Amino acid sequence: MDIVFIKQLQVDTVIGVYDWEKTIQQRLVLDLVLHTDVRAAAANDDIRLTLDYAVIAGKVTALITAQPIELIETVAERVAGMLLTEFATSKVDVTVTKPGAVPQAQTVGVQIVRSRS
Ligand SMILES: Nc1nc2c(c(=O)[nH]1)N=C([C@H](O)[C@@H](O)CO)CN2
Repeated sequence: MDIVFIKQLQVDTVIGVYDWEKTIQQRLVLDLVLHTDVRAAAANDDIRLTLDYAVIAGKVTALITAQPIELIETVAERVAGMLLTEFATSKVDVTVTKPGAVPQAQTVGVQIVRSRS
């Protein structure tokens, strides 16, 4: 299976468990892997036959920033669900990192893999 991917998508949003986090914006960084078949798009050189990463980036950003969320796990599940529902992909890998969360660490995050049922 082929892959369309988006690396290091930066999204500033209200995210966090604690009260002090609910009044500020913090950065999330996402890596997205969408399993798909790009052969028809390549053979016809036609964007309509593949997954448009620009469209996907915009929809993911809109979904995450639509309302405050507490857990990055929730972000990952919502993004995976939306991608599987709205785009022609049978399997997605979603990594959500929150680089500012633990100052002693380069970054922290969660990674999930979900398939269309
Ligand atoms: N597994 C998780 N652990 C933690 C989360 C999270 O979303 N998933 N969130 C927090 C706080 O919001 C933290 O980022 C504040 O610095 C703590 N642990």
